[in-house]
Amino acid sequence: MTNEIQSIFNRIAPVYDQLNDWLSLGQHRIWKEMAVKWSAGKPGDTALDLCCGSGDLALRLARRVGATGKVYGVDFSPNLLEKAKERSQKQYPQPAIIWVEADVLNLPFEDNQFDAATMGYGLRNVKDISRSLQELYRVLKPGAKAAILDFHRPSNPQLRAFQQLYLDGFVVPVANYLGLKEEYAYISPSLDRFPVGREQIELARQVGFAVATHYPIVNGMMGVLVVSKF
Ligand SMILES: C/C(=C\Cc1cc(O)c2ccccc2c1O)CCC[C@H](C)CCC[C@H](C)CCCC(C)C
Ligand SMILES: C[S@@+](CC[C@H](N)C(=O)[O-])C[C@H]1O[C@@H](n2cnc3c(N)ncnc32)[C@H](O)[C@@H]1O
Repeated sequence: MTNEIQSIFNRIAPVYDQLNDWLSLGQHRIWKEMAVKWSAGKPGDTALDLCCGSGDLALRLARRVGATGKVYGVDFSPNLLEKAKERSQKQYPQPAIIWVEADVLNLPFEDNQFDAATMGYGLRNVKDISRSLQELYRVLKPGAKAAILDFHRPSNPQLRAFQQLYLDGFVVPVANYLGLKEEYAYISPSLDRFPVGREQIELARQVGFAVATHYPIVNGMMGVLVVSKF
């Protein structure tokens, strides 16, 4: 059965990549590259990209692990996965990425399989953040790292106001022009419900991660949670 979050991402799939470029002024590419770097994937690794969407982070992970590595991209939106497959047919990454349609709350993998993992703008959207971190912990090998990139609320009130203005006054109106107002208006309330950096660290520790650090980026408007399993 399709849930509400799945429907949102299925609906935005046709314009998702283009809007990310426009609305972040191309900056999301840099933020994603940072997350991939912090996952510490290296040549020959088996890497995992959770909530892979149209495949941006998975394609970057593939470049990092190289032809001797392996990359799996997991998402539950068939429309975004279709975009990911189209892109990988055009870019022909080595290794070829294995695209898996599944719920990240119930990963179809054995324990201790992955050397590195990423998750871009996924954690805020899952129904159960702890369960999602638990599943990530389960499938990582001991010693492996994961980097989780998402929006974050800056603690500075002026920056927070700027972020809100940017979302309400630029992102939503542009999306509205394309008939996707409600889909993009969802970002702000989802961010209000999302745990801030120190709460994310606490949740990661609770599921067993030995090390968890949250790095605010873009003046705290985005953040990367880096976790290690020992
Ligand atoms: C790649 C980005 C967002 C992905 C994304 C995540 C979601 O949860 C969604 C939910 C519903 C619809 C769409 C999405 C979605 O696309 C990040 C870049 C896109 C942002 C919309 C841009 C937001 C920018 C910051 C608030 C301010 C940045 C200032 C900068 C200096 C340009
Ligand atoms: C904002 S998109 C991010 C896509 C990509 N990682 C990126 O950074 O561009 C969020 C993605 O999370 C996926 N998603 C949300 N909850 C999920 C879940 N429980 N299982 C699998 N995918 C999920 C959505 O389908 C969507 O593709």
